[in-house]
Amino acid sequence: MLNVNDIHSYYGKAHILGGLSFEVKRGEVLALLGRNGAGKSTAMKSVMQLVRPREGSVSFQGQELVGKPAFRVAKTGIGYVPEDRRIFSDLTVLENLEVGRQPPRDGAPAWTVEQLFDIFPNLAERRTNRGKQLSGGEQQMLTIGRTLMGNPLLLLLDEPSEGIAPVIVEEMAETILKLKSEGLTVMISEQNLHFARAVADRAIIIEGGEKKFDGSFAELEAHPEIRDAYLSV
Ligand SMILES: Nc1ncnc2c1ncn2[C@@H]1O[C@H](COP(=O)(O)OP(=O)(O)OP(=O)(O)O)[C@@H](O)[C@H]1O
Repeated sequence: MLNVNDIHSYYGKAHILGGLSFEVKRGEVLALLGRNGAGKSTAMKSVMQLVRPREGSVSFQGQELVGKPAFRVAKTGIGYVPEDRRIFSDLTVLENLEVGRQPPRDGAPAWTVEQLFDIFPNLAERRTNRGKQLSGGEQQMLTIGRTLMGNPLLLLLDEPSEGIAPVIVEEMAETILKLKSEGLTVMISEQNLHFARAVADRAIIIEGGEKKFDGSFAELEAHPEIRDAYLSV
């Protein structure tokens, strides 16, 4: 579905991704793992063209994304939830969701607000509360809900378990599994191996902007030296 092929991305002169390649297959949850600063967020931004790879290709359903403006990438059906949760703090939960509304898309689940409230019951209870009245975990759920209102085919979640209470982390894992069961394809970036293992079908590990591992969690467990070398666990 998404093919990232040999991309090189930079911030100014700093060469961050040094020929990164990976694939996201339709219907799977893929975890992009790696330590702080490994390049996970940059890889997601390079898919969205918020950072434009200077070399290489990013193709989504056969369509080349490199060079497109980010809003056009979003229109191809990729929903992106960045690490910093940006909600509209003076708008209500319902209004925040409406901001994300896009027409239904072939092949993607078409979300209604009520269906999202089934998935995020906390938000249902707080539908008329303003964004700033929500907890960090609720804000995180709201950014995901708002992105789903765009009816994406592929959802990119940058560190969904970061900075939220342990009980909410569990809810987040259940949410991602529900989204998968609705037919969504998901890529998450994570430092939390436990969380990634609970939700993802496959893992990619990056370090220094290069891929060091691509395989199942069973394979990863069979090679603790890989985990020890590239993950902080
Ligand atoms: N806007 C920027 N300008 C310059 N360097 C940056 C910028 N953003 C990130 N970097 C650098 O790029 C490298 C990769 O960062 P990136 O955020 O992609 O890592 P990450 O794996 O997502 O880690 P984190 O968990 O910290 O987000 C790091 O060395 C970081 O310092």
